[in-house]
Amino acid sequence: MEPLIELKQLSTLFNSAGDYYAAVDEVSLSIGNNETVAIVGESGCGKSALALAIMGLHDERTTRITGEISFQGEPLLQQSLAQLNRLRGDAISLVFQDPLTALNPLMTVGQQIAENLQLHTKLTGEAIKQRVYQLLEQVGLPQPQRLYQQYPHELSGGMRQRVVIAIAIVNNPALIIADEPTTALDVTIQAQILTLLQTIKADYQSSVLLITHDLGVVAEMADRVAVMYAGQIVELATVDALFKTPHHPYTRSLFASMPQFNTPQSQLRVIEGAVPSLAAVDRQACRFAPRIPWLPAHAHESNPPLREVSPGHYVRCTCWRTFHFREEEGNADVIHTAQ
Ligand SMILES: Nc1ncnc2c1ncn2[C@@H]1O[C@H](COP(=O)(O)OP(=O)(O)OP(=O)(O)O)[C@@H](O)[C@H]1O
Repeated sequence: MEPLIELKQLSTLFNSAGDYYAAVDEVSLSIGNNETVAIVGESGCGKSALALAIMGLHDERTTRITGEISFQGEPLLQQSLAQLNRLRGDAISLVFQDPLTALNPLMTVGQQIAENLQLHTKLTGEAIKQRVYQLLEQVGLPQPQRLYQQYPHELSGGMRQRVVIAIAIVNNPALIIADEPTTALDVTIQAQILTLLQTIKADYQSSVLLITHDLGVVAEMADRVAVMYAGQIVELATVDALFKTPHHPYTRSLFASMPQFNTPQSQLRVIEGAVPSLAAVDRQACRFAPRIPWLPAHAHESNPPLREVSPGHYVRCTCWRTFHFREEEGNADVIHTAQ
């Protein structure tokens, strides 16, 4: 079946001191109908730059997008601004991390949802108001008539994110891009918003591109996961395969650095170093190599491709085959080797 959206060799290049560098580097990824694909990775690895490229929201004066995006069979990158504006907030909608910046502080909640309904539906007058009430109820907000008149600053963070979701679903979006939708919220509210996103996805049969650095959120929500590092996908798999047999050293390090109830703090492993500056990265080398210096150089490939190592499970670079944590050095039993 044709995917809902397909990215082919998509790059986002930012201008730095007169030169362009790829913050997203030839990413290929598809999302099927009614599928949730998560993109995980540390801060600065290019997750948001990827989402903004899909939405056509980068500043053309400083950013170049190359590659292809096909959405419902239509090329997205060739669309005019008017066509893109029709798609945004309609067939594709975006839920950002911080609802306070996503909402207009000078307009009431009702006005903001109504504005999107005017833009993207044929509803008018009282029908718009009724639909706003319906949407507010659908996202779990009580007393919609009262809420219609309220301003964003009068609501809690969780309520504001529900309003953002109500705006995102005005016209049955085929794709919802949720960029760290719960990061700004406290833990109990996070769980409620994730449940709401699951319900919305089921009700509207939407697909979701979920951007997060939280593997707990991935486990809860995703069907497939793309792990991004320094602008590239380093591992792509179903959520089950990724959680059962993570391969790439970066993915394994992410898991090992995740606090769990039953793991004493002393057993947590930090990922040493930091995501390299994307302007200065060695594009021919394995980009994770500098963070696992105890692996010999020959463990890595040059120009490592993303290779299918079992059906639907893709990994970049050969280093995953001999990777072991530094603490496991010399202990052959715990070294992770390929089947
Ligand atoms: N408008 C811009 N101009 C220049 N560089 C940018 C711009 N936006 C992002 N970058 C750079 O691109 C790289 C990727 O940033 P991006 O925001 O996509 O990362 P991210 O993985 O989403 O991180 P976070 O989780 O912190 O949002 C970073 O090095 C960032 O500094």
